[in-house]
Amino acid sequence: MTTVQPDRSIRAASGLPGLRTETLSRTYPSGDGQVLALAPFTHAFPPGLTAVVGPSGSGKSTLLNLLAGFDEPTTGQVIVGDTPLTHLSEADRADFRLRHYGFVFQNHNLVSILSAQENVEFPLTLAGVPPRRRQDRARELLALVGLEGRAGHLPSQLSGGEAQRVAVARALAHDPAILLADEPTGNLDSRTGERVLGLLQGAAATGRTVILITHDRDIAAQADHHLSVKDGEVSLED
Ligand SMILES: Nc1ncnc2c1ncn2[C@@H]1O[C@H](COP(=O)(O)OP(=O)(O)OP(=O)(O)O)[C@@H](O)[C@H]1O
Repeated sequence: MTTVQPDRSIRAASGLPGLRTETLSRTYPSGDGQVLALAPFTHAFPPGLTAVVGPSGSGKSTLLNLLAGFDEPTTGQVIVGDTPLTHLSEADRADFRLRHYGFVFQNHNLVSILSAQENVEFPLTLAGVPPRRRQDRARELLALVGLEGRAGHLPSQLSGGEAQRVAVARALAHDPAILLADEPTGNLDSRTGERVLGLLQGAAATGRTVILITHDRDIAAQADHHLSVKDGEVSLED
């Protein structure tokens, strides 16, 4: 397993804030009625890798969007460390997200006109990290994901698996306490998927809270903790 050491020079936090929910729920208007996309859910996510599984339409993305603060809950709240995310203004929430969250999506979402190196540097550029330090950090992370030889390549010059590994490196660049991954292995063959999973496991091994939505039972089985979502109801599998 690859171990990702927190880079204290980038984010000098003592101890990583945890993630929890309190009676978090979401309903959406639908026709004349309402759809309960997420039933009230109270949970303290343990550090480590939590896999979230469930059939299509069960509420996984709704949960992830709420955990990220991309969506407003109908009831309850998301709390990161001591900060209720829901109580922050939109601007403060965006800033909070930049500092504490990393994201990996199914379609890597790399910036097409930036090289692999520049993509990894991007969150650090936004955070105002000086060029030299962000270049060093990006080089270190590209080496970690086994792509030191691809630093100058554009996303279009990378394979799907390589692009996803760059996306993981980018998500880790600012050393986030929370890493949210939505089907990151969905477009990858199983060997490449295992490699990306190994990177997430490495990130989780250093005390981060890593939440992974996956349809792949083999991938989910390798997580430390398991949640299952069915018709908006979240249950613990372990
Ligand atoms: N913006 C919205 N407006 C109305 N209904 C929505 C909205 N977003 C989601 N839903 C409904 O909420 C329920 C949960 O959807 P969600 O996208 O969270 O499922 P999911 O488990 O992520 O599915 P998939 O695996 O297919 O991505 C579904 O019934 C969906 O139709």
